[in-house]
Amino acid sequence: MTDKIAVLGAGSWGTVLANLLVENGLNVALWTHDQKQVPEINETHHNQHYLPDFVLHDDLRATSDLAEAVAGATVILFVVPTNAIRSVAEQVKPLLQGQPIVAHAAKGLELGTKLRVSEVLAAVLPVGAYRGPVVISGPSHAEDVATKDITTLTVASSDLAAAQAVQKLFMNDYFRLYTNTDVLGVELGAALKNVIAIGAGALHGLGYGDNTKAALMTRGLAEITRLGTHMGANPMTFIGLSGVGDLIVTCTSVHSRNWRAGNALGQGKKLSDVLANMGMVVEGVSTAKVVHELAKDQGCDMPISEGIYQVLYQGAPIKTVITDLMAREGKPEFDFGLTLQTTPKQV
Ligand SMILES: NC(=O)C1=CN([C@@H]2O[C@H](COP(=O)(O)OP(=O)(O)OC[C@H]3O[C@@H](n4cnc5c(N)ncnc54)[C@H](O)[C@@H]3O)[C@@H](O)[C@H]2O)C=CC1
Ligand SMILES: O=C(CO)COP(=O)(O)O
Repeated sequence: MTDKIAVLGAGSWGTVLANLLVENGLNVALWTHDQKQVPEINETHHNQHYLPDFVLHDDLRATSDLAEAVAGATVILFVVPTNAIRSVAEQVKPLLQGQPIVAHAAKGLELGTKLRVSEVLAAVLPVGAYRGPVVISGPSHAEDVATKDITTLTVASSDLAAAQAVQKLFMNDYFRLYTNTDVLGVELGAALKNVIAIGAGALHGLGYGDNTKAALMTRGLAEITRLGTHMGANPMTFIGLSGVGDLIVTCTSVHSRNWRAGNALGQGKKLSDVLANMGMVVEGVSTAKVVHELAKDQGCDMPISEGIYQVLYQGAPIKTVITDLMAREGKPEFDFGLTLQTTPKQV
């Protein structure tokens, strides 16, 4: 019998992932809390707000009935914004049957609790009622997956067999996933890169050149790795797809909502206007607040993320933040135990 996959969230990413699973021959139920989307997806095969002009597979079925979506599902994949995960998980909790794999593809940290998404799911869903959680992450804009651009991702879980089962469902000739067991590193890389991408967009909006953008990405990765390793993640994860891979795509792609928000701020627009006009989630904005608190709790220096927090929440001018960053005292490049200990060969 074909696996049934419930994809919860019919925004740009949930819709494209659900569509890909249908193309892979699976039985998929795409759940949306917005009833208007159901006839649009089922009858016109479009999701015009989130994926303008993309024609969906004829067999993709949406429903606004959560019980119907998860009934008999062997995998339940959460693809709603981070700060909606808890409320959707609360609704799923009484519906869990038959120990499905629970997976998510969200990239953020929960406001208030500072929890990662897998931690929120584990806090809400009863132990033993599901397998996982499994995390899907990596450089993957929905718009590019929709056009079958070759895409590689990380699928992470402490339950490797669950990660491998999810890997198998998604793999095809343009979509390739690699397993990882470092859930902490994968989720931190995914969430923290969104904050840096706002900075990358802001530099572009202000007219900075390629050297500056490379500096931001590289030093951004350094501070993501600093916090991640401090919290116990594997440093190698940050040079993988969910680390540097996703940082590159989010800091350079016009599809990135985080980059676009930063670009608009760099051009002098107001944050409230930018968010109102986006019509989709910009995860880096709330994550910047969580990172500000987390860095303080952990006693970890995150100067770029902190500067972006100051711009978003304290009204700091971007140029002043950049001037302050450049005026910091000189430092060694690596301060988090990654320096190669080998002695250079004498020639
Ligand atoms: N769009 C992309 O290319 C990618 C997005 N992601 C991540 O996937 C997650 C979802 O992103 P998108 O699909 O892009 O967001 P989106 O903004 O396009 O869509 C979000 C969807 O969640 C629904 N939603 C919002 N609040 C809800 C609630 N309280 N209850 C139920 N449904 C709710 C919305 O109605 C919408 O259908 C985010 O964490 C994002 O970082 C990850 C990889 C790629
Ligand atoms: O995570 C993403 C691509 O890998 C999506 O980034 P945005 O949320 O900035 O669009």
